[in-house]
Amino acid sequence: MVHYADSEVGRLRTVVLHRPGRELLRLTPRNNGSLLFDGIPWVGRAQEEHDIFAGLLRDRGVEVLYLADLLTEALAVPEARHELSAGVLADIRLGETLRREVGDYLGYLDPAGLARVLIGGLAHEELRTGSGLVYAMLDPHDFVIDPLPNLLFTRDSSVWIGDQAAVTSLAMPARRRESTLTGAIYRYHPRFAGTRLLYKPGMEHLEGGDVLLLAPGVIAVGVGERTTPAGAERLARRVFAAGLAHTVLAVPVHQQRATMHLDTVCTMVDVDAVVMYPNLAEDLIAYRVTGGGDDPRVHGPQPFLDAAAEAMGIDQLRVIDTGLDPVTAEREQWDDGNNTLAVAPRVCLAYARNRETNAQLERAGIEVIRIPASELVSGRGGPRCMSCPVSRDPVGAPG
Ligand SMILES: NC(=[NH2+])NCCC[C@H](N)C(=O)O
Repeated sequence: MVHYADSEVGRLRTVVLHRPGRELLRLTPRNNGSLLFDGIPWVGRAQEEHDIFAGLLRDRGVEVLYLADLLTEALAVPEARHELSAGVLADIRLGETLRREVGDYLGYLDPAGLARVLIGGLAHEELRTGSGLVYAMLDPHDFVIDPLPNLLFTRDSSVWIGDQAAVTSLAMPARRRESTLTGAIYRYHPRFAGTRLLYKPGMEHLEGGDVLLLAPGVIAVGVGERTTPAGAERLARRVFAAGLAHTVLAVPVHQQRATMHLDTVCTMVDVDAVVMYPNLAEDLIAYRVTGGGDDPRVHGPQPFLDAAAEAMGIDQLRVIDTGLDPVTAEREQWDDGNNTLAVAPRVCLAYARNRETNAQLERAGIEVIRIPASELVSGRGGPRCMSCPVSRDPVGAPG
């Protein structure tokens, strides 16, 4: 099975999604902030919205793989099971007695049950019985294994570049464990046998939402709240060494929630066009990093749009603005209007609620496939964040 991606817009063949489940039922007004949600979603409705998203992708001929299924299948391999169980048991909050008891609990679960707990977490009360000081003193609603509500955003925990998978190194504590699951899938699931891994958790912080495959050989990497300069540098070294790119553009983005990843302000909708937040577009800069020799060479900074066009070998990167006026643009940027997922050049999925941005895209000749997102939006991620393309047709060099 060939998995490959060298752009954001080549015809999408296969994508990994995660249908939201009981991990979202764990969100309360007390923990939603640290679990990176801006509200408490109505879970049944979020699932309906997500099913529509998956259905529209299938209508366009895209194969949809669900992360929970891949994980369950990978957990049939004893090493995968051992590794992921040991990972959660290493939590120093457990203490020795509870660690042993949680270990016994996990040991009785079949692969589907174990996948359910690794994703949805485990509350003290669900253990039913236990002993020791930690068990006695924990609140029944405390988590013995934390849930992963942000697994919904499959974009961030791994990204395919060429025929290799970069399993990322997530910055936020609430998300760190996600990449242990994606890493295990790529290493143990038979479908991915032989996949070379370009990046690993534990390396410098890097999240998939910051990685944009502008054109074959040209990668933009946002640097801000999640990806560090060192993460961008490490990725550059790895892609140069693997011969997967010749240029990496490191793009500073504000270290704040509204712009947590580069894909919250800019995504590609054609081989030479992006939808972009105008309040920022002119100010965005890039450091151009190129390969060759031992240490990558660093040039600039220069305006991002110029650096991108130059590296891509085109006259100009066309920009389609979010919204019409600064206030609409700010609202629609917050609601992930910029966060589109292209299924082919000039065809993208977008949240229906961002009406002005979608109208702008259509005026520019982009077909917009709208999905409802009254509930999905509360996690602050759009169609791009909610998808990990593992297979796209190669695009010819643009221009
Ligand atoms: N690629 C993205 N923009 N992902 C959005 C992730 C949203 C998630 N709640 C977080 O804060 O991490």
